[in-house]
Amino acid sequence: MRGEEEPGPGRTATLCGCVKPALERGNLLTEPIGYLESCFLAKNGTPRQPSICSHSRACLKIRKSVFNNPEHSLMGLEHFSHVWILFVFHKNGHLSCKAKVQPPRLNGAKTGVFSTRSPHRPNAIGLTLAKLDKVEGGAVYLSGIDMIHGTPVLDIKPYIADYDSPQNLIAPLEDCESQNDQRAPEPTSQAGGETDSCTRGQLPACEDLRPCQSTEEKPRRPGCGISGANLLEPSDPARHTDLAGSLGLESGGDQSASVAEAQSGSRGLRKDFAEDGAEPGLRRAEGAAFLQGGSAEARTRAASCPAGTAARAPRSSVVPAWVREAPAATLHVRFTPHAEKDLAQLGSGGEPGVDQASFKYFRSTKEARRAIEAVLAADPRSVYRRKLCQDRLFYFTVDVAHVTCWFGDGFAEVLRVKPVSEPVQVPGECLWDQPP
Ligand SMILES: C[S@@+](CC[C@H](N)C(=O)[O-])C[C@H]1O[C@@H](n2cnc3c(N)ncnc32)[C@H](O)[C@@H]1O
Repeated sequence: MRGEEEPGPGRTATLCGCVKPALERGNLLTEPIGYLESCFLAKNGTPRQPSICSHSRACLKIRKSVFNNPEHSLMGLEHFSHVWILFVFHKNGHLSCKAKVQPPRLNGAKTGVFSTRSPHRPNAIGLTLAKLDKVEGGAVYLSGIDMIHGTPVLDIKPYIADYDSPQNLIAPLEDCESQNDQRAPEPTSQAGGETDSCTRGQLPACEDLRPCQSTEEKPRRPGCGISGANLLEPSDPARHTDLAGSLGLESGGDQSASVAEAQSGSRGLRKDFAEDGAEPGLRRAEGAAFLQGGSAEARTRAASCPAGTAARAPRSSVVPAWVREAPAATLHVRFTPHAEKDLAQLGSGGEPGVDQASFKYFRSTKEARRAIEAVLAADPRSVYRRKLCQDRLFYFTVDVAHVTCWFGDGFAEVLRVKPVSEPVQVPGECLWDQPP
């Protein structure tokens, strides 16, 4: 990723004389598979995590320079409901060398960069779990995103709860034994409220092979394949925001290089995909032991844990309490009559009675309104701005809407919604990108 290479045995010189960084050394010359077309044009107002705004949409076209036939690379992906997107925080300006950052939830306090989801990290790599709306030719259509327009995407991987969610892993043998010893263990999360609502005292993990109540399979939604219970419904952003809040997810654009995001990775999504050829229990047991940093011996023991001994053990992920402490309460969002009129006009493209005409990503004015509400309800302001520029105007752009608003005690009020080409200019605005 970095320009300069250190001399060393791991490099190979090509015919043209240039030096290839070696994979063995962990050096990688990345080639974006595509550049994201996103409904968010700038960092300001872009949600801090993808779960904040389910109506946020993006499209990624795989570049022909990467694959001659981009559609071949996406074959089979349509069977998944969610995907991991690996991307570059290309608007960071520079690579960060700060070992400690200040997540908004810590209100100015510092913590190690690797304990956060800060965009400001040594390799500027982002990781977002997005909903896969559709695959069309060589393009994927996503929703529930937190990346800005033009973001270079490095990779797409399917989200597979069996591998990606601790709730679906099998406990190694040691855990089985200790869980059997402790019929009523303490909650594992400091903050409590984990999605795993299984009463472990009643269902010792190693004695009961049934899945925990909280992750019980629900009928699949047609063409979706994901259990309905844990889906964040696009049609209900309020519930979405509630869920996001209860899971410790937060929203908002990151304005300051020193202000970072932190968040637990677990969203409690449940999936029941078949494993690719391997015996499911064995595969999960291996994964569990590995995740625990287990030894080869532990892995073998876990893998050979007989039926009834190594069962699907509902395991909560653990996050520090601060991750779930909201930096500010969820805000009430309201529109002035003027803003209501603006939005209706924008949706109609100026033609009375017409909806959706002007939006590129939103399907209706209602969706646009919900997206604006979701962004603002989670308070997208930086800590600095929240503390020191309380009564100043705040702007952000979503789809073709340039939104002007202000924040009061417990609320955000949308003042204007203008087409992006006509941003509202207000003199004396607070430069919240610059620290005091
Ligand atoms: C806190 S990061 C989290 C991203 C990802 N979910 C993760 O955990 O790695 C999300 C914020 O990064 C910023 N951002 C999004 N795309 C970016 C880009 N291409 N370059 C720089 N910053 C970006 C936005 O301000 C957004 O609110």
